[in-house]
Amino acid sequence: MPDPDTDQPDEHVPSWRDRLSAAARTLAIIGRTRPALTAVIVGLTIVVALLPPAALYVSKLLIDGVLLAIDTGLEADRRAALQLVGVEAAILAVLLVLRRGLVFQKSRLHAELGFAVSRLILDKANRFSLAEIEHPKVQEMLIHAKQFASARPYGLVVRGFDLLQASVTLVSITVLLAVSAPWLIGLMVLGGLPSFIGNVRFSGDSYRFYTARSPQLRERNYLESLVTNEAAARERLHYGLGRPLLERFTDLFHDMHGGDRALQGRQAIIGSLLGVAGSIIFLGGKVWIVAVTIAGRFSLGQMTMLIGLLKQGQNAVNALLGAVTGSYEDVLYVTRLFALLDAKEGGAPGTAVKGPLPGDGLRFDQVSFSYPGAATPALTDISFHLPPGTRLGLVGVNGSGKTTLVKLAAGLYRPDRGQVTLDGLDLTRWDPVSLAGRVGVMFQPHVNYKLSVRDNVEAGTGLRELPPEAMERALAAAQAGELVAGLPDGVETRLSKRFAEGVELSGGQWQRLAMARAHANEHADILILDEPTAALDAEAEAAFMARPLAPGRSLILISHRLSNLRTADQIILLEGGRIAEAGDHATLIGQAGSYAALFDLQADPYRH
Ligand SMILES: Nc1ncnc2c1ncn2[C@@H]1O[C@H](COP(=O)(O)OP(=O)(O)OP(=O)(O)O)[C@@H](O)[C@H]1O
Repeated sequence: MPDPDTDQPDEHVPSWRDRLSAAARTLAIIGRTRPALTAVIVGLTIVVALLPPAALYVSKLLIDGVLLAIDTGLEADRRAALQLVGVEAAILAVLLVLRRGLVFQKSRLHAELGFAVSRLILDKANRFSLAEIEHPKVQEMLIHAKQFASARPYGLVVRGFDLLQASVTLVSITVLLAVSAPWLIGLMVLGGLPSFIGNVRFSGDSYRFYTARSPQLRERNYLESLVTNEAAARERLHYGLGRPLLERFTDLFHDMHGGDRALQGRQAIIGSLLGVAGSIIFLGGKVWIVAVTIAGRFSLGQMTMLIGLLKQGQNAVNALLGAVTGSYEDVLYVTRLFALLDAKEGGAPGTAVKGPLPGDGLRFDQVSFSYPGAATPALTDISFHLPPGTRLGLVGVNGSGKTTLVKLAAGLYRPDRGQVTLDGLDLTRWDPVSLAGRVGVMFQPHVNYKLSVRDNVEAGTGLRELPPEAMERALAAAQAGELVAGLPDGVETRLSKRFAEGVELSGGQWQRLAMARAHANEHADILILDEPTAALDAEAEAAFMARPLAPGRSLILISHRLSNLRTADQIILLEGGRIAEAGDHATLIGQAGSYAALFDLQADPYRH
């Protein structure tokens, strides 16, 4: 996991080794994704690269042929010249068709590569543990990778094709030039150098600039989502947050892009000066060709071909150097993608499907846990045992560590010290799917899946389809049967107003579905409900706690309504992440400590 102490934007420019490896790995992804399509594009690129110089050569033959036909007046020469017109037209027509085909094939590759890279990113995100994915550095890497997912790796590949095309064109131009004016080859290279130097100089700047401001970029994205996102709309409208948020967004934009503008301005001025220098060099070559032709050393056909070759050569040199500098920049960004893919993930998941002490239930043994970078531990020395068939009530003020304990009990965090076991086996050694099958959790806050009711419930079994009776039982356990029966398509109803046909639910109704999700896996023998108070009204919660547990089942309930915990076999009161008091209701009342005081406070209004 990244080091929280070095949680700074990563501004260093990657080494050449990293860049070469990133380029090679991008090519490997392409090779794996669509090898045949890539081969077709490479073939088309080579042909498209050869045709323009070929057309120029034919036009040279044509001009010389026309002059010859004028000179001799022979019918054969006239026909030969006309045939050359046909050959040139055919070459240009084929070129046109192949160029179109190339664009089409490249757009297919773009879509395929974008998809392949997105899959790699999502696959990686799936493998991070909760602690890892919550880390700001991992979040930053994910945002970067998603942002560049389709554009940069594809950009790099297209630069590769451009490089190939420009090289093939240059080689054929070089062959043609070598015959009549070899020194023009050197001039071509020299003419492209000024722009190349400028591009190389600036591409590292843009990258450094971009990575240095990634925290602002994240904040800007977040502000944007606050203005557009429907979940935040109520508060935004009521408190009049729209304008101030927009102003912050604007300030941030100006902060970030003030630097951008200066950089782009510098790039534009220096870039155009270097471009003019290159053009002057090419112009010098053209002047020489014209002068030599006037002196009688070149034919008119040769002059036309050489000027054309010089022009094509200039374009090809610019394309080649542009591809080199473009790929230099693309590869800098692509290294970020591979930094994410190479980021270390928590150790290999466990494989055990049962523990050595079946029926032992859940145990916390001197467990301590700190969030990365936190000054104080969220939990310290927590020990308790939850045998099957028992209920545990967890209470404590906000921030006392209740939810953190739930996440440890579900195996989502690893303790720093001590261990959490199920049936005598450390949770880290359990196969995650088997563990999830044993522990049903209603998290706080829970997710409102903007999918169907069915998906919301079946999410509790890893989206495996539930038989209708099991679905009914899960909904009934969450008192959501009536709610779902009243929806237009029952369990198939699409939820959330985000979709035209979607139905919106109230906060409490969403919570009932989260509760049904916790009950979806009927084989789970430990049920953890983190503050289900909106899903269950006071009476329902009391009834739920009073109901006998199914054989072998146990329950952890976090509630601020202490009266409902009276029937719990044990109650733990957390204070600052430590167990301050533990025992059953009668014992804790007898101790006359914090629990008893809190209980009194809650009971008082009714007593009076
Ligand atoms: N993802 C996190 N990263 C860092 N610190 C966290 C994280 N979640 C919680 N904390 C910190 O851990 C401590 C315990 O939080 P926890 O959510 O477990 O409390 P809680 O008892 O469930 O509170 P509440 O009753 O408000 O839900 C708090 O100080 C909180 O700031």
